Amino acid sequence: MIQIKDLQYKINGKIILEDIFLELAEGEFAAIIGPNGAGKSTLVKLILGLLELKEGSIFIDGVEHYNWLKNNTIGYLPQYEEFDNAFPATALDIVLMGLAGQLPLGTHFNKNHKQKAMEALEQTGVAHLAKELIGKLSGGEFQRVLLARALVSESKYLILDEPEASLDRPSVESFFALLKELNSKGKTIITISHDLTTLSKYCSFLVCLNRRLHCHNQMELIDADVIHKTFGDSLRIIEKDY
Ligand SMILES: Nc1ncnc2c1ncn2[C@@H]1O[C@H](COP(=O)(O)OP(=O)(O)OP(=O)(O)O)[C@@H](O)[C@H]1O
Repeated sequence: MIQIKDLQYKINGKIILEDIFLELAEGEFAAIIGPNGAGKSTLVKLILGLLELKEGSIFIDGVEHYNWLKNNTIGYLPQYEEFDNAFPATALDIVLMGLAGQLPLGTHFNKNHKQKAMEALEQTGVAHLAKELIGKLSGGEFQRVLLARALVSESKYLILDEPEASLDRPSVESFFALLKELNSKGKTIITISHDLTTLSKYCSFLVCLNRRLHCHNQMELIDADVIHKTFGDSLRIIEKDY
């Protein structure tokens, strides 16, 4: 379980997040939505320990999150991953990077690490591309390689920041179907997304954020009014496709 209590976050005195109280149970497939600049990425970076928490608290499985993160990892797919196409790394190399934190200093990846990386590539359906250079992969294939990198550490939590950003419509559907399958096998997932149609189909829990939380509840309990409050007038159409 992830519990956030009374979290505030400021950058150079500007309030980015305020009064955040949130509880996310194990096994949820949660989505964070909100307009650009709402603080979504900031919130997940605070959970991941990538930004320093100064006000409020975050507990993971009942343990203060910095302490939890000393012994555990959270799989993370960041918003944009800029890779030089000419960089001579294979898909397998990229996935192995997800195990770098487990590698004692001065040692190399062994057979066991490579086996784990191959299993992660199998999970995301791109094991056949393991030896391909990343420059030869399509956007959708590369996104699945990055998902494999987020999965390889076998953490129980997975956080994704707009995973659909570089995918076409069929790829978004198959990517979310894959996430749903991982979720049904026990992975607790938090994804930031702007794709309300897809979220309403796959996610179980919705967090509406615009500096403050406007809602955090089971997907079916959220009504259009709350979503409009979160987005203001910038949102015109909400499609639901249960
Ligand atoms: N390093 C920084 N320095 C100054 N301001 C920042 C910094 N990082 C984020 N911000 C500001 O914090 C606010 C929240 O940013 P954040 O990236 O969390 O929003 P977001 O909801 O993820 O947006 P988007 O949907 O556009 O990705 C924005 O106003 C942004 O400009």
